Amino acid sequence: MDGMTHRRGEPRAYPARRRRIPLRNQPVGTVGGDGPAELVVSEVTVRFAGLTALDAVSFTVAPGSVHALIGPNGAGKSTCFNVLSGVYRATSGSVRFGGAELTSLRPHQVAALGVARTFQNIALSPHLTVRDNLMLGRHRLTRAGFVSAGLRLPAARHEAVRHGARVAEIAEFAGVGDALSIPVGLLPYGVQKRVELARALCMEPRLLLLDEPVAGMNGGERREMAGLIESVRESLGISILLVEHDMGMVMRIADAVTVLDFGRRIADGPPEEVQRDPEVVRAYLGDFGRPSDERGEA
Ligand SMILES: Nc1ncnc2c1ncn2[C@@H]1O[C@H](COP(=O)(O)OP(=O)(O)OP(=O)(O)O)[C@@H](O)[C@H]1O
Repeated sequence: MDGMTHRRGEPRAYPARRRRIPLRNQPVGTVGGDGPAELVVSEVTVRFAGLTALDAVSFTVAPGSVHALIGPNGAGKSTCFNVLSGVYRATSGSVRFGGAELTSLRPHQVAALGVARTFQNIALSPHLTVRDNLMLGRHRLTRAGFVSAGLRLPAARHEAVRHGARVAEIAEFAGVGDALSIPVGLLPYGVQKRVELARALCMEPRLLLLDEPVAGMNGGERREMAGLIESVRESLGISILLVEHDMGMVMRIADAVTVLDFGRRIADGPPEEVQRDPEVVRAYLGDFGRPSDERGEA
């Protein structure tokens, strides 16, 4: 939990100024081929010793859509994310993304195919500036070798300038353009979370995996983040799979929702259908009808 300070309810030290600038997709290098691709999860099972954390789970994330993976505590959401990002091996089943099978790949290989992930707890370097954290996100797209970069050869310098310009563009898009020179640890929690999303965008991904992007945020910060996620889909056409407990946000921004309970998929479809599904209502004991603060979601 590097540099994570939850300052719920405190006034902002940093203004939430966001310009919805249109971002051109992938102008300086790219990873994992062209444009968004379908993510197809088929019959994925994960067993830990005697426990079945995922039981033949299937769902498809359509290209350019926001897809939510929800379910009560212990339902298997994090396990699923860990399989998709190469951290866990599935016991059986398949995950295909743009023609590639992900289940046998390691995390850096999955990332190289254009799958970027953010974490529940902020995983930024708090002492580095926003700019430096974002430049680290572009590492995979950097062509200049270690030696030419170290010797500051013209090609390496030119490349660094181009990446710096793209970083500034993405920071502006994410509403953190004014904070480029500020060490991340000094920024309010909600802004740090947007820096984290910006860093994932710096990889020029085709699919973003967002793990509880608004957890621990106040109402204003949640709205900011929801707006940013919608902008990512609209401006960049990047597919987004998110795990989230804030049902209000999920129902507002998701195009499709997959619901897990005890490792099984119990519903899958458009949000308005899923929230009426009797098995989903039973799993959540009617949580959909209650305001988020009663569910302990700030
Ligand atoms: N590495 C592991 N070893 C053993 N059991 C695990 C491991 N990871 C997860 N589990 C178990 O698998 C089940 C699913 O856990 P998981 O963390 O995927 O659920 P979740 O839906 O993400 O829950 P939460 O919303 O609380 O984060 C739980 O019973 C959990 O204890």
